[in-house]
This record gives sequence, structure tokens and C-alpha cells, in this order.
Amino acid sequence: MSIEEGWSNAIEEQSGGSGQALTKTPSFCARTGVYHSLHQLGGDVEFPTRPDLDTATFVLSQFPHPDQAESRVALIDSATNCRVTYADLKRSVNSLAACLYHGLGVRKGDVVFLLSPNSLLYPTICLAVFSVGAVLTPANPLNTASEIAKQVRDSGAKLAISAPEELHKLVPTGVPTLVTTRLSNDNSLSIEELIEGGDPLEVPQARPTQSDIAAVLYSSGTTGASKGVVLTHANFISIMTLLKWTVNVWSSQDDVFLCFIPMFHIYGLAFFALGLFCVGTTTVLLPKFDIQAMLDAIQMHNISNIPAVPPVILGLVKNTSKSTGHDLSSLRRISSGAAPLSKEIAEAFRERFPWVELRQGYGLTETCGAATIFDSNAQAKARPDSSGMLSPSFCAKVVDIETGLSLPPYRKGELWLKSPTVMKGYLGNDEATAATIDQEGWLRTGDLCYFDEEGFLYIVDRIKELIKHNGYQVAPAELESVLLSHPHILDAAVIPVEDEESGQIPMAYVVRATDSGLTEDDVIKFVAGQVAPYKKVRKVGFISVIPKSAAGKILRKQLVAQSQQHFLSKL
Ligand SMILES: CC(C)(COP(=O)(O)OP(=O)(O)OC[C@H]1O[C@@H](n2cnc3c(N)ncnc32)[C@H](O)[C@@H]1OP(=O)(O)O)[C@@H](O)C(=O)NCCC(=O)NCCSC(=O)/C=C/c1ccc(O)cc1
Repeated sequence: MSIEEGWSNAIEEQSGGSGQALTKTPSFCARTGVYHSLHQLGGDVEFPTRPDLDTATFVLSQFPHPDQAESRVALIDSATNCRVTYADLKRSVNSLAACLYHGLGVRKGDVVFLLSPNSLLYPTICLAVFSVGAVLTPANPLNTASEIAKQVRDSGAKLAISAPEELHKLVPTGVPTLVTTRLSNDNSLSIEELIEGGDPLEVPQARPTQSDIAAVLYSSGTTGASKGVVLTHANFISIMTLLKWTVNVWSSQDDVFLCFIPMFHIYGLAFFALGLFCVGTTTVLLPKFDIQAMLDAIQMHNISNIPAVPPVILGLVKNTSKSTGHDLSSLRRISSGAAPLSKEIAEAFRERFPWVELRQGYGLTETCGAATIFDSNAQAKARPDSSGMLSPSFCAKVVDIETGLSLPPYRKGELWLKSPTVMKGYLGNDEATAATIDQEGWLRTGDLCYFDEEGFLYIVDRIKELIKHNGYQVAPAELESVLLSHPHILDAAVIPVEDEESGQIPMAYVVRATDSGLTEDDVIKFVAGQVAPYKKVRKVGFISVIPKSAAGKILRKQLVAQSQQHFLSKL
């Protein structure tokens, strides 16, 4: 059904022939213009209301019964086959929390910077930091030293924890730093040693409360520069409760999960560093994403469930064949988030893996993770373009960009969300917070969407100026400021260019100084030297002037059209 047909059906249904706005749409209230979750709170999903509850206490309280915790495996490192049981994990968390509090004097509100790829220690560090009421600020280890210094400064970090190979990037910040594991040639204090030496019984009794800040994760939001998203313990406890409910709805309690999604982003943090421990499942960790290592791990550990991103789903389609290779029969479910999954990739995946359920979800750092869910594979299969229905406790509005009015089903507008998982705001940035969360608590997502009459959400475009490369955010404004720092670049604009493998790549339009002789390669190398690899400019066009509005705003859509035309003319 087309949008137009659906819309006229919805109007017909709403008016009931009388022209009155009486909606039959199950999730949409025509009077308030609000879409509600069709999943009722209460019954099987209930948020803990005790104010004096923190994320770590909540997660640890959900662990399997002590009789089972000694044998039930929480984590497996696929590279070493090293295993961590739930009982080990609990002891490590309490032991490290005791050391952070008594030994290092880490207190409530102190910001702890974490720079590490996924590892068996990552969840322990997160939970121990939460236990003492400190604020976790994780970062991508691929970030450059200057990107890291910026986050350290902005977050006000008092202590850092670093993988040994990344330590050199933290030294210039002057922040006291612990390494996760100690290399033989170095005498830094390590988390591993603290865990071994700590006494789990000395865990601090003064715990943070639900309204305290738990973490600050960096995201570009709907505009430009990276900002610290302030998430409270209540946000995390709510998302854990929803995740637990989701796993129950999907009957995934006995699944073995594969993790390569980075835990320094909300997707990995919420799923793998915290949420799945509330369910008692086993997670196999890939230290780094690699398609062959992923296929080996699926076969070796009988992986059944993979939270993924679109490029990985494409990778699975392209790198496996029916007749040869790995036994992937254990796979039951793959979910896709962080970037739009094209209908073509979804269909190719379903054809190649007919026994595997594929479900798309939608979430943001600002909502502490997933906002939507598909209840069943049949629902998802019938709607390959949809990201699912609102999760319990979520409300949405679809707001007309011109008029600000709330729109009914099948009308496209900006998605606004409200739920107990919505962030407190951006750290030290009241202006950005006010521009993103209104007085009533509605969060503007910067995504263009519509709902159908059954309450399924379809994200159709991005209003916010963000490029999504491999599921990572790339902010054009950040790259433009790097480009403008080049002495031979007079003006620059960065736009997304569609790319089959990675979703989108950043392309720069550059106005170069007369007779500068600057080449595409020069520009690419100049940017690559200053930003994390996923932010690299991968294509350059030279132009005489950057198109701008009367107010000086870059007309990116015009440049996108220009790049598409250029590409088509080359075919
Ligand atoms: C697994 C991916 C898809 C691919 O990994 P990869 O192949 O290793 O590629 P990378 O992008 O990590 O980096 C590779 C690049 O880094 C370089 N590199 C490699 N290690 C090095 C090195 N140590 N030194 C320096 N260079 C190096 C490497 O050379 C290479 O450079 P280049 O070839 O130029 O791209 C990876 O990109 C990835 O994990 N992406 C996911 C990002 C992600 O989690 N985003 C979520 C954001 S939060 C969000 O949106 C939440 C949504 C959500 C939605 C729904 C829900 O239900 C819940 C949540």
C-alpha cells in the first residue's frame, strides 16, 4: 500500500464517515496527536520505582541464583576461549568497586574516562564505576589523541582507564590513568591487578540513586559538534527493564549472543556491557570485527543471536555461500540498528538465510538505546521498511516541520519521543538541551518518519545533518572545520554519498586557493591525519563556490543533488 492510499484509508477510518477525528488507529490518539506504545506497562513489564536504586545494584540483582551463577557463563572471549561466569563477574565488580572507592578515593560524581576496545573486563569496569556513583564516559579507541583530549576536557574526567596500546593518547591530558591489563615492560597500575587484590566484601555501602548521573556518552545529536549525552541511573534501569522484557518476548533467554558492536556506544553498552546480564544469557566476544572470525565463532559457539548493523548483514550475505564454508544453522535471530537497513539487503538476507529472523530496531544515544521493537518475525517480514512498534512506555509525535502540528498516520514529519529512558540533557550545554528537549520532555530526534495505522514506525530520511558510516555518526561540521584549517582551502562543505558497503561515506566539496595545486589525495590525507578512521573524507570535489542560503547556511541538499548528477553522468 502506498503512503497516499494508506493515508486516505486512515482518514476514512478516523472520520468514521462523519468527518470527526475518531481514530481506529490503535496507537494514535487524534485528540492529543500522540502515538502510544501498544505494549502495556504493568503485568509483564514494570519499572523499579525505588529511588535509592543504582544501575549496578539493579544489574547484579538480576544475576542467576547463586547456585547457578558459579557455572553459568556470562562471557567468552572468542580469541582465547577464556570464560567468565556470573559469579566471577559479580566478584570482579565488587572487588574493583572496593578498590576504586577505598584505594583510589573515587567518589560520587567523579568522571571516569574509559578508552578500550571490547574486552572481558569492559562490563566489570562499567559496573564498578556505577557502583561507586562515579560517572562513566567511554570513548572510541580509534579516536585520535586530540579527539580524546577534547572529550577528557569536556567531561571533566578525574581518572582514566585505558587499554595499554591506547595509553599514549591519554598521557598528554595529564589525567591519572590506569591500564586495563599490564604489559610486561611497563609498571602502570592495572585493573586486572586491582580486581585480584580487592576485597569484594568491602564494596562501598553508600550507593548512587536513580536520579544521579551514571554516564556521559558523546553524540552529535541533531546538529554539528559532538556533545555529552547525560544519562542517569533511572535511564539505564529503564532500558535494562525493557531489554529484559524484549528478550522474554523473543524467547531468547537461552540464546548465545555474539558481540562485536562496540561497548563505548549505547547500542553495545546497553546490550552487552549491562543488559544481557539481567537475562542470564551467554555472550561471545569478538575482540575486533572480522567476517571470518565472526563465521568461525558462530560455528564454534553455536551462536543464535546477533545484534548487528547493516554493513555486517550485507557482509553475511556476500561472504557466505550455500554449498561451502561454515555451519551457520545455529543462527536464530539477527537484529539491525544504528543505521537504516535497505529493503534490498533485508530481502537478500532472508533469501540466503531463510531460517533466521531479521528484525530492525531504532534507537538513539539520547534515548539510552532502543525505542522500538518487533514482537514477531512475521511482523518484521511483512514490513521490511519498518523499524517496529514503540517499546513499552514510549510515546511519539510526528511533527510537521513547517507548522509544528502533530500528524496522524501516514503523514511524514519529525519524530519526537518521550519515555523514562530519555536523557537528562547535553552536558554543560543548556542551549543544545533546550533545542532538543522541550518543556514537556519531548525529545526531537532529527529523523523524518511516519507511522502506519497499525502503529509501525518507518524512518524515511534524516533532517539532522549527520552522515552514518558503518553505523557510526560523522558530523559534517566537524570535518568542515578540519578542512578550513588547511592553508589552501578557502571554503568547504561535507555531504553524505550513498555507499553499498558502509551505508554512507563523507564527501568534501572544496574551494581551493588559486594556483594551490591541491589534489583530492592531498585533501583526503590531510583530514585522515586528524580524525578517527571512520570519519575520513573518502571523496573530494573541487568547486568554485559553496552554495549557501541568505543566512549563510550551507545548502547541502543542493550539493547532494550535484554529486548524484556527477555520478550519473559518469555511468
Ligand atoms: C563492525 C563494523 C560495522 C565494521 O568494523 P570494521 O570493519 O573494523 O570497521 P571500523 O569502522 O570499525 O573501522 C575500520 C577502520 O579503522 C581502521 N583501524 C582499525 N584498527 C585501527 C587501529 N588500531 N589504528 C588505526 N586504524 C585502525 C581500519 O584501517 C579501517 O580504516 P578504513 O579502511 O579507512 O575504514 C563497525 O564499524 C561497527 O561496529 N559499527 C557499529 C557502530 C555502532 O555501534 N553504532 C551505534 C551507535 S549508537 C546507536 O545508533 C544505537 C542504535 C540502536 C538501534 C537499535 C537498538 O535496538 C539499539 C540501539
